[in-house]
Amino acid sequence: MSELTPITPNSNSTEAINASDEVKAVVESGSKARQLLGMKGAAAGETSVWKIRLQLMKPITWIPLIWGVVCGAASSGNYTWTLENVLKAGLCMLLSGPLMAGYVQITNDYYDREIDAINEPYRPIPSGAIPLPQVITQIWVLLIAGLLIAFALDKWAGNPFPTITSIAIIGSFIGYIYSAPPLKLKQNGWLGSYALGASYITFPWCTGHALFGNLNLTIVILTMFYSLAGLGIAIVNDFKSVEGDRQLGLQSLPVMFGITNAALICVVMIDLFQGLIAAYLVSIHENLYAAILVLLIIPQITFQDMYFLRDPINNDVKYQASAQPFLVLGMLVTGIALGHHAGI
Ligand SMILES: C/C(=C\COP(=O)(O)OP(=O)(O)O)CCC[C@H](C)CCC[C@H](C)CCCC(C)C
Repeated sequence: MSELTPITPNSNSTEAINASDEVKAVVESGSKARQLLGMKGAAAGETSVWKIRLQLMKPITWIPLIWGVVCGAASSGNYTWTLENVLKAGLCMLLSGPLMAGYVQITNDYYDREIDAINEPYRPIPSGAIPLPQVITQIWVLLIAGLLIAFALDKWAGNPFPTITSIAIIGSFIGYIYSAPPLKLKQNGWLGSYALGASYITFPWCTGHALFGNLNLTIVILTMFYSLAGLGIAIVNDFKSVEGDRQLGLQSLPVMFGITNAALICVVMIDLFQGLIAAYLVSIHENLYAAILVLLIIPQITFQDMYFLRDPINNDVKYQASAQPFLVLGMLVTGIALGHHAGI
């Protein structure tokens, strides 16, 4: 075709239609994936009950809990790459992710069904895609399976006290009161965010530690302290729903302090408490690990400045996706450093 050959409108519009079909297909497959992972912006209208059940368990939220188990295994100082240890760790990840996180997520959707009917009516429960009795059955199945596996892990680890079972009982109780009335911790900004941050760091970390070593008070306190950085992360999620929360009277931190102040509180919590953990590592002479942790905080501060502080409402997801990997790597670095002092 010469340069002067006119391009017919027909070929142009056919290309345009094909392109728009392709874009549509990509968007649809993206929102299908979001649906299965239990993310916001998911496609509606799933008919397979098993996919709906999976969607209710929000697989995307399992990742931090599974990672927490890895950090705990590292901090025990006893993890070695044997087949038995891999199987133990795998079972523990099944416990913390699909079973326990799945249980708290579906319980949350069950108790939020009226709010969701207003804000996200396409979700499985408010849309009627799954009947309530089936939801309740799934909650019980996940909870009971979780507690049984926790007990089995205690036996497998030879724990004289059922530490893992106790963590599973406390975790499932906190997960319940986070969503269920009358306490509904999520209604209070500080309590709800700390429960979320602590649950996602302390519980799985202590579980992984108790599976391979002796869980001691130092690890419990340190992970609870680390969870204050997790509290900051939990606040990041509250910006997108600030208008709805304000109208419904939910006291999230952005509602209580305003967008700008809450964003500042959030980043200070994230950076300060990781920094204090680095200081603790220096105090136990883990200087190299402390330095790595500090190096991992720097990109987080950069992303806070580039994205989050400039527009916390629209950049929350972009910030989480860019900064979170550095925070979670820092947790593993800390776990490995603590593992050198397994007897503390
Ligand atoms: C339900 C949770 C978050 C969702 O909150 P929200 O309603 O604000 O979000 P949506 O807009 O998506 O509806 C998580 C709550 C976590 C909870 C406080 C406790 C978790 C406990 C652990 C799963 C326990 C793990 C124990 C184990 C490792 C033995």
